Amino acid sequence: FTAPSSPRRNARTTALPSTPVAEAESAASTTPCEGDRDILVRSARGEVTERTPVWLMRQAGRYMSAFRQYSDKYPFRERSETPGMAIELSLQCHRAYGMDGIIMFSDILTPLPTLGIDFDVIKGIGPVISTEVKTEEDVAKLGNAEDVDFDETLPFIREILGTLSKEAEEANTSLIGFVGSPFTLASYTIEGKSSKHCLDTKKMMMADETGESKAMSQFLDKIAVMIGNYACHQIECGAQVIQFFESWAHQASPKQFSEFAKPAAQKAMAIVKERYPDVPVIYFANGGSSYLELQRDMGADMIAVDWSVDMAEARKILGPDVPISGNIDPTVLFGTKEQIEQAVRDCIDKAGGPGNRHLLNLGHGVMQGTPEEAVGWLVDECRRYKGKDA
Ligand SMILES: Cc1c2[nH]c(c1CCC(=O)O)Cc1[nH]c(c(CCC(=O)O)c1C)Cc1[nH]c(c(CCC(=O)O)c1C)Cc1[nH]c(c(C)c1CCC(=O)O)C2
Repeated sequence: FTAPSSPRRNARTTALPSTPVAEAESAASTTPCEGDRDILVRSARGEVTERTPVWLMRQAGRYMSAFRQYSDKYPFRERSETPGMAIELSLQCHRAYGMDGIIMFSDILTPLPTLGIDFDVIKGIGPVISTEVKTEEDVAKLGNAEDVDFDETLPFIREILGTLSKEAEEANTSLIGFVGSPFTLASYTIEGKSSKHCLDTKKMMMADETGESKAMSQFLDKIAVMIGNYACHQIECGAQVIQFFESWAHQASPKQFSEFAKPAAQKAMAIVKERYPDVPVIYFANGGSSYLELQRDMGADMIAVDWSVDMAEARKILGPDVPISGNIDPTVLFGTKEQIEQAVRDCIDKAGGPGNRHLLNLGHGVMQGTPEEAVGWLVDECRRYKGKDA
């Protein structure tokens, strides 16, 4: 399988309505500013930038008809583990909207098989993990995290990121790598699938606290080492920034976050920062906005916030100098053009104004069913907005 075509430089393709007005408007508004290649990376590092950069979580996804032409036909793992297809799916949204970053089409679960944990993504159900991990014996049976050879176990990653790195350079945009945070990957594995209450995970944390079984902390340790090394591998293959997804932070109480999720994420992020101090790390805890103050000192360069906290409040809690990402409610994209543009301006203003150590994003992923043109309105308004007083 080979990717059909390489992207034109920051060009819009077919995703938007093709009325002459829309075409003229979008062509004008996405003309690339020279020097944009690293604006996202610089903002994640905490530099003040000439405008606020933008990308969207799940920007590669089923809301795009071009994406559905693949997702309707090929199973998830085939799509994400076949370089030609994964590359094409990563690039489609950038060709359509010209975000400031391309994120590789992959999944947080993709590296689990390196430890002997098997998964699949089943249409209509979601991710399903078949390897049981509940006891200390189960953890001990998993692979050794210290010496995973990612080129051997996940050979497609180097090819995907290597090609995307060239494509991103050509398109004058950044290349984003990502990993799941240890607590999220551990709880996904323990539960075996999406879970409302994560009861087994919670029981394991309680058993860990009493000392009855250390399976949870041993499992987190193992995943933290593998994930830290996997993030480094992505950097070696071309990723310029790494986002950590703590997607199940809403399952952890502040105490459980402090005792389990936080130290494990810190351990993984420290592996990255020790080897690649200049590569920024973004930490996103979905549902973690009620304990934002606990995230300030984790060692991440940038904190990404979910949509349930007002950006002005998040700014206040984290402080004016902490690089921040987020946090428009994904459902805003089902609103009118005016509502979407207003949400962009509000979010940027509340984060401290254009380019003020802020990377615009949604507060969670783009939802299925989102109108394709709405994503363009958001991206365009972010690039256009010069601030309240301009
Ligand atoms: C929790 C989580 C997962 N995967 C991911 C997270 C963290 C983000 C979040 O909090 O939502 C991360 C992820 N998953 C995917 C990306 C690609 C890059 C991007 O555009 O952001 C990223 C960054 C593609 C994907 N990964 C998946 C899809 C949808 C299914 C498909 O394409 O077949 C996509 C676009 C599969 C997947 N994988 C996962 C879920 C919940 C699903 C959806 C299941 C379903 O709705 O059927 C686990």
